[in-house]
Amino acid sequence: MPRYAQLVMGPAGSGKSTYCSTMVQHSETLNRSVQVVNLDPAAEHFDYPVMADIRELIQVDDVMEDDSLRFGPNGGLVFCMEYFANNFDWLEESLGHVEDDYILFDCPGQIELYTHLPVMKQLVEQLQQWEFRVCGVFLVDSQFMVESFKFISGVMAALSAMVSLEIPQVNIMTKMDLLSPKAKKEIEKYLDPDMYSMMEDGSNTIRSKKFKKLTKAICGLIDDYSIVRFLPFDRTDEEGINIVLQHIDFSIQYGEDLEFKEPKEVEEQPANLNYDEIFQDKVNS
Ligand SMILES: Nc1nc2c(ncn2[C@@H]2O[C@H](COP(=O)(O)OP(=O)(O)OP(=O)(O)O)[C@@H](O)[C@H]2O)c(=O)[nH]1
Ligand SMILES: [Mg+2]
Repeated sequence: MPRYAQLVMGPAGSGKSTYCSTMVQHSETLNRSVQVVNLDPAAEHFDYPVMADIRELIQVDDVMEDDSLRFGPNGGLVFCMEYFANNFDWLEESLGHVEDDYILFDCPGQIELYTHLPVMKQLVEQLQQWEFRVCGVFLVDSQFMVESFKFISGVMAALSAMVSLEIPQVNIMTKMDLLSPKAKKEIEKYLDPDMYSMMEDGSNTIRSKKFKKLTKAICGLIDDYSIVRFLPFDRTDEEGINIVLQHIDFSIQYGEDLEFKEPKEVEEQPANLNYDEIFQDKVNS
């Protein structure tokens, strides 16, 4: 039986931990069991019950206080994650093995983890060996996405995670509830963006001709291949949360192996049915 995982990633403060606790609560209402693993060795608080916590293995504070290492907060975090990658047996033991597990991994916010460091990729490969189907969930704060040039950097961050991890990825704009009605309207165009026209919008903010050309080329690439799309996430909107969950479930084929429901029997129709006539009858009646 496969197991299922969401790797919840995104820049610092983008709402990863909040997303995890919202998903746990939402899943409870659906009668689904979803567990969370905290993978942030610097985490101070989160309000979901954890099934495993990386801080039991290693903590950033301890690394920073170590006289022989002398790391700052970011170097310390990278050290912790590398240590974690060398000790995956800790994770294996903490996860146990329950059929049909569905686990959210709340990751740290350092962006370098998703751009060039190998640890997330190693984690994905390890999870896949343990029969997990893994979906990347990349969160970006909608507050920072209301201008074209910021949107492009958000897209690039999401894209770099997609390219380095090589797993299905769902990109999400968080904190939609904080947007004013005007900003909400404005952001709609970013949810299904026409990157070319966006480039025209942003022409005032990018002054250098050379960079305009580069940005245009990037926008064209993203648009032509439809590679990055965002779903809105408003933690107060159950319907919206459900749509996000459905996208993720679909990408890892969650539910495919669950019980199969017989389709309702349809009354047999005469073979030479004239649909135009039936339609016309309906319209007339
Ligand atoms: N209103 C609102 N606030 C949110 C939402 N998501 C997150 N926040 C707030 O944003 C702040 C950061 O949220 P976190 O969930 O801790 O973000 P994070 O990505 O886990 O942060 P790091 O782990 O530090 O990278 C907190 O104050 C949250 O309450 C949201 O959907 N709506
Ligand atoms: Mg967090």
